[in-house]
Amino acid sequence: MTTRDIDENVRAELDRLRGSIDNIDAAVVHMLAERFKCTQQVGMLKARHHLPPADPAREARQIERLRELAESARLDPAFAEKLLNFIIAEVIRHHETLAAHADPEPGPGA
Ligand SMILES: O=C(O)C(=O)C[C@]1(C(=O)O)C=C[C@@H](O)C=C1
Repeated sequence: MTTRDIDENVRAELDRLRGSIDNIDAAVVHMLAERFKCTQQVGMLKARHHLPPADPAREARQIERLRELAESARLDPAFAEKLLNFIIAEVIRHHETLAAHADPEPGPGA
């Protein structure tokens, strides 16, 4: 095997792995987009009914669950927790914006 052959094999392996990484990154973007579509609706519901943007008890349950999932998937639970906190902080920011622009007097059944 020549040096040129090795380089081609390494290049092919790198390209194959990067193809999978690109697919995974695309899936992450699509999943996050779906999650934000749901949280947008939660934010509108909370704003309409004057519920607080953040729910620390719910967050504690989510973090506990995600840490367990991460452990069984051999992902660093601290990383999983940081990622969830990062996403939730953005969601709460969106909720606060929605609450600031919410109709102050929603009609019956709103
Ligand atoms: O479940 C809610 O109440 C939400 O507003 C969604 C969400 C989340 O992104 O998962 C965001 C903020 C809350 O503190 C808890 C959870």
